[in-house]
Amino acid sequence: MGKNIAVVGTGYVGLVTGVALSEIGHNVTCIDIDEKKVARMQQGESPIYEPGLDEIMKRSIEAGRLHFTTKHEEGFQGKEIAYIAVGTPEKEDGTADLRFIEAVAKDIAQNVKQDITVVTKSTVPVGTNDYVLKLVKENLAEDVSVDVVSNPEFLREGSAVYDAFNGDRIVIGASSVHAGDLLEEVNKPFGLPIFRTDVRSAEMIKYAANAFLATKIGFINEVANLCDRLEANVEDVAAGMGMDGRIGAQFLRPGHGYGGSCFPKDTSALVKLADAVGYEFDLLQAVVDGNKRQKLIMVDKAKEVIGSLKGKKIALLGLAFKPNTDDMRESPAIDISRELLLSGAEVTGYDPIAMENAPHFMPEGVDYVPSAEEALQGADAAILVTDWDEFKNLDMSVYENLMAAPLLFDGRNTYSRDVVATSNVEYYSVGRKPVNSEKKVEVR
Ligand SMILES: NC(=O)c1ccc[n+]([C@@H]2O[C@H](COP(=O)([O-])OP(=O)(O)OC[C@H]3O[C@@H](n4cnc5c(N)ncnc54)[C@H](O)[C@@H]3O)[C@@H](O)[C@H]2O)c1
Ligand SMILES: O=c1ccn([C@@H]2O[C@H](COP(=O)(O)OP(=O)(O)O[C@H]3O[C@H](CO)[C@@H](O)[C@H](O)[C@H]3O)[C@@H](O)[C@H]2O)c(=O)[nH]1
Repeated sequence: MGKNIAVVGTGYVGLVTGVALSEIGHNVTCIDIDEKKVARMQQGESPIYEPGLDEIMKRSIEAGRLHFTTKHEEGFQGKEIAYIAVGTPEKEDGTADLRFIEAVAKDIAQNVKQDITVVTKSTVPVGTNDYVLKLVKENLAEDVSVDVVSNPEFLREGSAVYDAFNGDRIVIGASSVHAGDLLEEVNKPFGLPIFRTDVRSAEMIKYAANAFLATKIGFINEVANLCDRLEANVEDVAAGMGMDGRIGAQFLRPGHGYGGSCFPKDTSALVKLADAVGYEFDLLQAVVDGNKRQKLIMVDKAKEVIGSLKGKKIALLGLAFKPNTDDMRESPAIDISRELLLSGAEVTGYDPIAMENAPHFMPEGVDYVPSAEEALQGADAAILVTDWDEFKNLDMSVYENLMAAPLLFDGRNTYSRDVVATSNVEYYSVGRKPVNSEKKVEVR
């Protein structure tokens, strides 16, 4: 039997959660304070770019199992479960900002009229669910019972819908056996492995998983930087390492640093969480620092190859933090363009999907154009920031024909060196020998 569920916050996590829960038969009302977003969703239109989302969203709306509102009172009416899926952004000092979580806890307390299980999907520091339970209980308008469940989310942007139905596990850390059983029943139709634990361990699993993945990327990036200096090929190194089942082949793709709405803020938050209990998480701090450096390796390389960047026209191919998303949060494109502009370069940017979001995140002074070809036209150099398929499919002749000098810095190892070697493009990538560097294209 479908449960009556409210989901508060309709970002990447909340909307995908609400849509997925309604798809497996629950009655879901999604609540968001952003009126424009809610108006779009009521029309069956997703406010975020996520492959496959619009389709199942429309299906659930038509089946009458998915609703959207800006009004908390209406949203919580008759619901036995309230998911919290609001943002937990990074504060200036690196800790997680729990402002939105606190507001939702109070919204729940003041509006529920029946017993409620509060489920935290947002990524929150260890101890936050205890705090949420206290906040809700202190602010209750009616005499109802409250439970909390930590149910962290592991979806990746760009494949969020796929991940919701095919994730590796569902983690449930509940404050009571009853609440844990309820969440297990809610999630059963997904048919995914369920891992039950206590609330604090569930909260820690999320941070530890993200910190471990970030560390794996950080590690291969350091190895790539070494390969670069020792003339080894990091791709072969990663492949050879990954064949060891204890290491695993995934998350060993080197590049100019990880970005996105999660790894940067969650690694900082875990370092700060450790600080708060008197523990120095030096390993993770090194990953955080290394990633900041890594974001600029292609600019450093460009300076090494070109010399001064003053007055040079540099094309950025891709602006989103990774392909298949319009999310610009912590994208390497931001640091790269800031550094290029500071060095006196003219920066032209293009992204297949993130053009609307980009100017809200990028530094002032970047020129935006509607195609890769226009970005490359007359450029002295190009930096491939995001490995979108559109760029993977670009023929080398496009660089040769359009650019003032076919000089390419590929921060994502998008092209095979063998393919580039059949062209005149001078090519630098991450942890692999350059191609055509001996030809030295003439930069004006
Ligand atoms: N984005 C991801 O890939 C991802 C994956 C796993 C976990 N997470 C975690 O999930 C949480 C949400 O991330 P996101 O990327 O979906 O966030 P987001 O910023 O995209 O969306 C948050 C939404 O909450 C809404 N909101 C804020 N306060 C509200 C309130 N009081 N009532 C109703 N709505 C409110 C905002 O308007 C916004 O639409 C974060 O803690 C994040 O770390 C994110
Ligand atoms: O081998 C790799 C894999 C990823 N990345 C980069 O790492 C970042 C994050 O990539 P990815 O993990 O695919 O994207 P997210 O959508 O940020 O997802 C991560 O963060 C989410 C939010 O917490 C978690 O739910 C997911 O499990 C976790 O993968 C991106 O900049 C990628 O370019 C690499 O540089 N090399």
